[in-house]
Amino acid sequence: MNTAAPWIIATRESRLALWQAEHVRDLLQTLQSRPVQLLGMTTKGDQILDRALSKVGGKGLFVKELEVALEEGRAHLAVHSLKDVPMELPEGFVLSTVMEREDPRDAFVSPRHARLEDLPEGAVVGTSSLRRQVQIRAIRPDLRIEPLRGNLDTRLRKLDEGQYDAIVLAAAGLKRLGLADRIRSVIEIDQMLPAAGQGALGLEVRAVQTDLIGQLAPLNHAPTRMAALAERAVSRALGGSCSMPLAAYAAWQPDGQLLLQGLLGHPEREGLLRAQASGAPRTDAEADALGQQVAQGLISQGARDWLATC
Ligand SMILES: NCc1[nH]cc(CCC(=O)O)c1CC(=O)O
Repeated sequence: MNTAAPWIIATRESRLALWQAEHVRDLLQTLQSRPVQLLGMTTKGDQILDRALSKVGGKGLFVKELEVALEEGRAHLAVHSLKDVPMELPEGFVLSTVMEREDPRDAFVSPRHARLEDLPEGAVVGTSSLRRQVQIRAIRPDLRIEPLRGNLDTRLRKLDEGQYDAIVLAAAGLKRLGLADRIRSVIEIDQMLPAAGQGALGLEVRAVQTDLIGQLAPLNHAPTRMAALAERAVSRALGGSCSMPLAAYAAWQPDGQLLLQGLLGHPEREGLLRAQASGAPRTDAEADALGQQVAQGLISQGARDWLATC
């Protein structure tokens, strides 16, 4: 019998969060001998559903309670969708692990239409993401975009009830929950650049947990880590937690270069700013530097003025 105290994973309780935490639990159990348990918890981000995240304090709302559980020793690690993790972690916390990325793209979901381009004029599309809104507007300025919050099941239910003609969701979440058949089409990267970290899981621990960090090392996927850290650095360099219509996506090319693209929209004005850079980062610091280059590219086109309104 194994009598060692278990490692405890703090997780939100949405179906997607639980799937992700269980996935990490199962992997961690194969890597070491201590048992692993989940501690489910509700965050502010799960409770406040009537307002856009950008209006109530942004991404931190999904992780704060989990960090408090780590701080108080009620749990040892938190499993997050990396996309939901704020750009700056609080003092004493580290992103120990970035796991291999699922499909990073956004998915078009609709009962009657196959693609964004096929929607009738003036159709209603549900999304509360500023990043998705500005890119949808660039493709189809005629569409009506309406807010849509809640976990994946809630969003799909609202679509099925007829409140929207279509919605846009991350392909990764739908695939993880066995809902890939709801995807009518994936939206290609050049049409809709993903959010920093989309499709990747990030594990957060307190920096003092060196034993645990060592045991998690095999779960780290270096190519995804470099890509995701470069993406996150774009956002951090532009002001981090300020909610903005920003996209950042990095992909390894056949020639061994990591190509990082950044895109910034404006909440009211038309047009999108785009910048890109490539390199071959091997360390967190090098990935960060690549992200800063792209942020500089956006800033040199006036990104600071665009951000002033947010
Ligand atoms: N903002 C919520 C959220 N956070 C992570 C995912 C999907 C899974 C992922 O990107 O890893 C989603 C749902 C969505 O955007 O459709």
